[in-house]
Amino acid sequence: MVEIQALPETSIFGQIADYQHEQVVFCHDHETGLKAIIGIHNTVLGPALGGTRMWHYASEAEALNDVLRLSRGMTYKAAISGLNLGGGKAVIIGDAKTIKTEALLRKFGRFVQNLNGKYITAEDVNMTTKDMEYIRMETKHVAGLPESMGGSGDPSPVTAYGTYMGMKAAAKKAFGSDSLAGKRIAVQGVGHVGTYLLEHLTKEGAHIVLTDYYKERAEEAGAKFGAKVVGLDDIYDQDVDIYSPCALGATINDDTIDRLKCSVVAGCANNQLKDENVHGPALVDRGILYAPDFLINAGGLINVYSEVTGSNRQGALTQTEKIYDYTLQVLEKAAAEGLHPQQAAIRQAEQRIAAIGRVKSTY
Ligand SMILES: NC(=O)c1ccc[n+]([C@@H]2O[C@H](COP(=O)([O-])OP(=O)(O)OC[C@H]3O[C@@H](n4cnc5c(N)ncnc54)[C@H](O)[C@@H]3O)[C@@H](O)[C@H]2O)c1
Repeated sequence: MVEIQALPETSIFGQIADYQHEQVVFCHDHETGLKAIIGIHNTVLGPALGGTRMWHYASEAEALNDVLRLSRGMTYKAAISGLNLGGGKAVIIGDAKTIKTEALLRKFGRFVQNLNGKYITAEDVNMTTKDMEYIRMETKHVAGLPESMGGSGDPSPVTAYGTYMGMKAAAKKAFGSDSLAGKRIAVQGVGHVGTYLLEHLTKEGAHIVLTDYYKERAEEAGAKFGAKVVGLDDIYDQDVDIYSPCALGATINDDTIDRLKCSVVAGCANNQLKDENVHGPALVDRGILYAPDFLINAGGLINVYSEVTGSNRQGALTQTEKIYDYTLQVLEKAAAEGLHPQQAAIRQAEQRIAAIGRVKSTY
C-alpha cells in the first residue's frame, strides 16, 4: 500500500509520483477562463473514468491535491468491483455560479476529446446534466448521461443497492447473520442514495434512526419510513448496531470515533475515514467492523460502466449484487492478514491491477 506523505505544496511532480499517477493534464484557456486539471491515475484495467467537479478551490495546490486523491480513489473503486476501468477525475477551478459558461464547458470537452478516450468524464459536484450536454458536444467520451440522452440514468438507486449488499455482508461477519430484521441502524443523510437505502432497510424490518442537514427532509423521511429523527450531531451517540454515513466524508474522525456505540459502519458516503491510516486502525481497536466505502458505494460506477459496455440497468444491478461477496472476501482478508478493512480493500484492488497488468504484458 502506498503511504502518502505530506509534501511541499510546490512539488507537483513529487505529488504525482507519490500518488503514482500516469498522467496529469493541465488545461487552460484564456478566452473562457478555463483552468482545469485532469488526473489519470491508472489505466492498466481500462480507460480512466471519473466525474468532473467544479469547485472554488482556495489554491491551485488544493485543486491538484483533490484531483489526485479522487482519481486514485476511482482506480481502487473500479478495480475492486471487477470492472475493466481505470481511475480518473477532473476538476475545473472556479466558482460555478460566476464563471461557468457554454464556451468554457465546450472548451473543456475539447481537452477531454484530445485524450482520445483514455479519460472518460461524467457528472460530479456542481455539474449539471445541461453542463454535460455541452461537454458532449465536443467529445464522445462522456458517461453517466440521463436516460433521455441514451445514458444509464440516475445512479443513486444502484449505489443504494450496493451499499445495502455491503451492509448485509458486514452484518454477516459481525453478527453471524446477514439479516437486518430488528437491527437498529443510524442513517446520516437522507438524500438521493440515503432514501433508496431506507427503502431496502425498512422493507427488511430494520429500526431506523436518521438525521439530515435539511430538517424537513429528515421529518419527511421519518414519517415515510416510521423512523426516529434526531439532531445533526446526535446521530453519533445513538445506541445502534450499524452506523450508516450517507452524507459527507470524514465523519469518522477524532471527535466522533469514541462516541460511536455501533458494531458496524456501512454507508455510501465517499472518504468516510478522515485519515484512513489513523481511523481505520482506530475502528478495529474499538471493535467496530468497517465496510470499505469505495467498495460498497461502487454501484453508481457500475451503473455508468454499463453505459460503456452497452449493458443495461438490470445488468448493473446483477453486477452490483456481487458487492455482497466482495465485501465478505475483503473482511475475511483483513482478519486473516491483520489489516484494517480499508487497507485490505486497497491491497485487493492493487493485487488485481498488478495481476491484470502482467496478463497484458504479452502482445
Ligand atoms: N449518488 C450516487 O450514486 C453516489 C455514488 C457513490 C457515492 N456517493 C456518495 O454518497 C453520499 C450521498 O450521495 P447523494 O447522491 O445521496 O447526495 P445527496 O446530496 O442527494 O444527499 C446527501 C444528503 O446529506 C445531507 N447532509 C449534508 N450534510 C449533512 C450532515 N452534516 N448531517 C446530516 N446530513 C447531511 C444533505 O442534506 C442531503 O440530504 C455522498 O457522499 C456521495 O459522494 C453517491
